[in-house]
Amino acid sequence: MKTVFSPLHNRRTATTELDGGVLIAPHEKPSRAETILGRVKQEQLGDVLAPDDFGLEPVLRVHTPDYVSFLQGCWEDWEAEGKPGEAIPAVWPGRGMRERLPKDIDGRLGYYSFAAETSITEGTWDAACASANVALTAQALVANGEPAAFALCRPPGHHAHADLFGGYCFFNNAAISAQAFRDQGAKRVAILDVDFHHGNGTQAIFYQRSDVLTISLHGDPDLVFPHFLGFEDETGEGDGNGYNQNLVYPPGTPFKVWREGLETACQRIAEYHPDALVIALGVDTFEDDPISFFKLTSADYLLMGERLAELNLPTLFTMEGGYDVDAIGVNVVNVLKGFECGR
Ligand SMILES: NCCCNCCCCCS
Ligand SMILES: [Mg+2]
Ligand SMILES: [Zn+2]
Repeated sequence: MKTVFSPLHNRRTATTELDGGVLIAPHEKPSRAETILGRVKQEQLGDVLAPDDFGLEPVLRVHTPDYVSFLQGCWEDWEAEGKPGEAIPAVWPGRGMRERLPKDIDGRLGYYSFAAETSITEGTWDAACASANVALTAQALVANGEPAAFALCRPPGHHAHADLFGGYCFFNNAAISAQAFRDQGAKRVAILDVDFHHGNGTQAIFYQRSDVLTISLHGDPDLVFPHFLGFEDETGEGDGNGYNQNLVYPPGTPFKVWREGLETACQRIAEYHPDALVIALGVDTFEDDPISFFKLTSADYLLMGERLAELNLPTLFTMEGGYDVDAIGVNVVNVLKGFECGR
C-alpha cells in the first residue's frame, strides 16, 4: 500500500493545549507523524510519496470561503494585535447571542471554532494545507486504480466542520477526499470514522446529503469530546435522513464489543454499494491512549484492517487521532497490514 506524507506537517508546532485549566504541551504533536512514518518504512508497507499541490479549490468544495480566508490570515491578524501567546479561542456565540461575524480577532476565533484546546500558531495554515494535499494525493491514487492508499495526514481533520476548527483539526481531510471522489464521478462514497471520538465535522458536512454515507464509532459524547454531537438519534436530515449513523460505546469498551459496531457499520456500507470508502483512521481507541477510554490492543488493529478489506472497496485511509506515541506506529500500520492481508 502506498503512503503519502509531507514533512510540512512539522509547520504545525503549537506549544500549548488548554487542558484541565492549564496550558499543556499538545497531545497532537509532530512525533506522531514521524513515528508512523518510521513504522511504515520499517514494515515496508510500500512506497512513500510526496503530495502534489491541489491548491484551495478542492478544500473550498467542503469549507466556506470566509472560513478558509480566516484560517489563512489568523496568525498574522493575531500577531498584529500584539497578543503575547498563541491564538486560542476564548469567547463563543452562546445560547441567545447572535451568530454574526465580528471584526475583532478574538470574536472571529470564537465564530470559527467550537473548542479551546486547539491553538493556532505561525505555520498552522501551511501544515493544514499540506495535510489536505496529502489526502488529495492519496485519494487520486485510489481514484486512478490503487486498491487502497494511506494519507499520513497531520494535522488531522475529522472534527473540522465547513466553517469550524477544533479538536486539533482545521481542514476535514476525509470530507475533502470524499467530495473529490464525488467530483471525479463516484456516485456514492462511504466514510467510516474509527477514531475514538465522534467525527462531528464529517457528520455535519454531509448531514443533509445521501450521496455520502457517514458512520462513526466512538466514545459516548455524554462523557467525552466533542460532547455536543455524535448521539445515536442523529440519523441525517432532509435528503440525508438515514445516511448518518452513530455507534456509541461506554468506558472500557474492548475490541470484542467494538467489533460488533464495526460489523454493523460494514453491513450498512455493503448495502449502500459505495464506489469508494474513506476510513477516518484514528487509533486513540488504543487501551493506553492518554485521552480516551476504549481498550483495543495492538493485535486488534490487524483484525480491524482485515474486516475493512472484506468490503472489497477502493479504500482511502486518512490519518486522524491517536495519542500514545510509543504505540501509534504499530497500531496504525497494523490496520494497514491487516487490510493488505484481508484483500
Ligand atoms: N482532556 C482532553 C480533551 C481533548 N479535547 C480534544 C480531543 C480531540 C481529539 C482528536 S482525535
Ligand atoms: Mg469515530
Ligand atoms: Zn480522536
